[in-house]
Amino acid sequence: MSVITCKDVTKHYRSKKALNNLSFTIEGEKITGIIGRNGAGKTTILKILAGFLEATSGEVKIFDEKPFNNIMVSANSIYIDDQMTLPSSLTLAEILKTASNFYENWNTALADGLFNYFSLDPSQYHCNLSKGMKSTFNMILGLSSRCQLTIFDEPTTGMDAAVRKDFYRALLKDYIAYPRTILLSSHHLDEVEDLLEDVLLMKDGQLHLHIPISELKEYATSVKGKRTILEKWIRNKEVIHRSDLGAETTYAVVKNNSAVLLQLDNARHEGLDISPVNSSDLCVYLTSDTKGGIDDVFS
Ligand SMILES: Nc1ncnc2c1ncn2[C@@H]1O[C@H](COP(=O)(O)OP(=O)(O)OP(=O)(O)O)[C@@H](O)[C@H]1O
Repeated sequence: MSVITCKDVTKHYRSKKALNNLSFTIEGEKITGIIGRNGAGKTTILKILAGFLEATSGEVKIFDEKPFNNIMVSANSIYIDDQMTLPSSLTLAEILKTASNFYENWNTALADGLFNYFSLDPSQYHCNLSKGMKSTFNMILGLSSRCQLTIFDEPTTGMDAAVRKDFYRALLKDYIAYPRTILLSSHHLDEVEDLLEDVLLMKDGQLHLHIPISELKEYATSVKGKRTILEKWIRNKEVIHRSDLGAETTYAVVKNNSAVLLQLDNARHEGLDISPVNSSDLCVYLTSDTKGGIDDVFS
């Protein structure tokens, strides 16, 4: 059984179409990165999966159930973002206690261990925490609930670099100890890519790619060199990105296929530099509306 099934999901906010016939399935226990530019529709689809929003049309199933207003889905999933509002009359210790009563797989040892490690004050109120501390506390809720479907929507907002690193490590360690379906949306693919098994790349409310991270790493090749030679070499190839570097040099990213791979040696002989493209840059190029990025504004 698929954990998540989305078929032709569309979501309108009045006249704004935030999701446009989005279809994908996620099966089994894995960590999937939900990647996309600002406004791509990541939060919208994640809130629909968590049952907080209802799709305008299309079919959404979580554990074979429609998630909207569904207590079974609520009890088995958790959605963590930086705008969570938690009861203002409860202390952090009381919130953890309440959560432990609601989530069947709640792990108190993990919650207490993380709480102490991050030096949070049990008598503090959530609304009085700093931005980074709020995200840290929310992350503790998300991990300790050990929900079958765990959704982290930009969970590291406000966290400093050391806390972000600790969070990613804690996420990976706890996932290995207790595998579940985790969705992680992030603008920092370079920071999270080692955690991910799959990447779901969104653009303009649609699915652009849904592939294993290992395939994303092999998806394209970058070529740099003398413009006249490079232009000839990239002809008839699928160019994902192209930018001029100085008067005579050009940088281009081309989609890999067997013909491209066969011609790499020939490109090197012609003096072109060939290198892999990092996943984060590639996602930016793939979801850009222009081939040259910000340079196109100035050209
Ligand atoms: N409540 C709302 N009312 C109107 N439009 C909305 C609402 N929420 C989101 N949108 C619009 O829907 C589109 C998708 O928004 P969404 O928040 O899902 O994107 P996102 O990928 O999470 O963006 P970001 O990376 O900036 O957080 C955007 O154009 C946004 O302006």
